[in-house]
Amino acid sequence: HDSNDMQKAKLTGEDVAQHNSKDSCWVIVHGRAYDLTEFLPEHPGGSKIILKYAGKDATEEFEPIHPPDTLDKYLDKSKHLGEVDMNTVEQEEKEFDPDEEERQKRIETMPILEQCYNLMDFEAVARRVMKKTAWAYYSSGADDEITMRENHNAYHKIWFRPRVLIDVEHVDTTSTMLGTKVDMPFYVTATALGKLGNPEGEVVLTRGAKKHNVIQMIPTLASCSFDEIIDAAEDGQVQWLQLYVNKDREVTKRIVQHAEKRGCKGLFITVDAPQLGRREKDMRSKFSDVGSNVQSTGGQDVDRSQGAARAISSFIDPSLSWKDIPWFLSITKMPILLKGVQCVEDVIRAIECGVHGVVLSNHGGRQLDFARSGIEVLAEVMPVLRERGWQDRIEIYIDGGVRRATDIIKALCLGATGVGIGRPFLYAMSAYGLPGVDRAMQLLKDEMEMNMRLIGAAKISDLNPTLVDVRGLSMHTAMVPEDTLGRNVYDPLIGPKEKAK
Ligand SMILES: Cc1cc2c(cc1C)[n+](S(=O)(=O)[O-])c1c(=O)[nH]c(=O)nc-1n2C[C@H](O)[C@H](O)[C@H](O)COP(=O)(O)O
Repeated sequence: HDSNDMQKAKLTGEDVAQHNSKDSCWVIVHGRAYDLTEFLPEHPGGSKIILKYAGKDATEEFEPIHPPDTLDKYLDKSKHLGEVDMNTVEQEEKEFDPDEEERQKRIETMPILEQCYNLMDFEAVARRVMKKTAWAYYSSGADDEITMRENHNAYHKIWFRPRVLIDVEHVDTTSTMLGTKVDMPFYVTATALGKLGNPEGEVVLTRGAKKHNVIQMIPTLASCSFDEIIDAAEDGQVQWLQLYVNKDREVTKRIVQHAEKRGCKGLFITVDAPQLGRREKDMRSKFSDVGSNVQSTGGQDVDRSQGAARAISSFIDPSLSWKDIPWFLSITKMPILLKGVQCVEDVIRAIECGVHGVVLSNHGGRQLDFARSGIEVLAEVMPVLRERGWQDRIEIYIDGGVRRATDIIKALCLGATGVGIGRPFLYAMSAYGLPGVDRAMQLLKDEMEMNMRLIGAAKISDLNPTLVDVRGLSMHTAMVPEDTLGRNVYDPLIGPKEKAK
């Protein structure tokens, strides 16, 4: 921030508090005041959430959702009003929150890290110790969360055909993804709002990925700024960029070319989210304040019940289509992959238009409910590509519901180059910070080595379709939350007289 600030007398809390309405709306973030009056109708999260903090300090609310450079990047300098003497700012009386009290007790009694023996253990702990809004955002899937459950359930329909008497004294789990040699064939996939779960945000995942030579896919909607996440990586550490395409292609071009300049080694264009899915747990949580304009047009008051997802996604371009792919190929030398492809026809289309790979994914079940799991689509795709001799034309990744090394092995047996893992690392980071992420990755490594040994594979290239039986894969049992449709409409125990009361 420029030095003339220092000369300018600091604003007081009283100065800011006078601007507490939509006619004049000043807000404090990180000890500096900003005039957001004109910005109110443009805020993707809607005007209500800003007005809630008009004249006050909004730092705590601002922090998990916005990268630190947001105001520098998107708010005209004339609206930067300078430093505030925070000693003069009345801190809001925190209303007593019994849930928060309970949560603190659960944190004091949570299991020690060594009691987590698999990736699902982190989910169990995170559910108990995370803030409600953070748990709601990370754990939610779309609609009835059928697809979110199917993502992991699908792996239970694939069984192994292990081979014996193979020399597996030395097991090598290393592999190559987009030209990068990795210790394990999985990457940390892009998941938004890392600071909801951990105050440091995505850089915790960066440090964990470095330790295990695992690739991190940087989300467009990270809480940390893109440059913070790049700077948190050490020399030689490989990162990819996940891109939500902005309606303003100039913004998109700038993001892509900056990422390439900073050394990103892959561009993953998310294609399954022209609009973010309806995640009801997220919508029910506190974020209902935060609603956003994406549901309504032209700055009308936001639809308050849309949760964090809506609040951060109004910039995404729903008109993105195959005709845009040549433009992307023209603005970067990075390999380009499409993330969120869900049928073999689109894989063939992707190959024909020259992209370098796809991620077969349904966004962790957060988009279209009843979309098939990545592993099921993989089982549909690979035989068709093999028939055409195209199985090596592009790299094929899958994600969704990967919780065990056996899930990774099944995907590689069917022909995937690697898999993306999302929630487990978010939960590990939220519950235990970097040690949690480190342990989660180590657990996967240990499982991988053991399971490859038991299936009779000494190295990744030994994994092949004959080692799995996928006959049950396309049978779907939709596990819905307890079916209460008929529960309250007619209750035979209460006769008409009761009703009449
Ligand atoms: C769990 C989670 C996933 C998100 C995610 C946020 C969370 C909390 N977000 S979202 O806010 O828009 O939905 C993104 C995102 O920014 N961009 C994206 O391409 N995928 C996003 N995904 C999907 C993610 O990249 C994987 O497809 C998904 O997480 C894989 O499933 P598992 O979580 O079961 O591993």
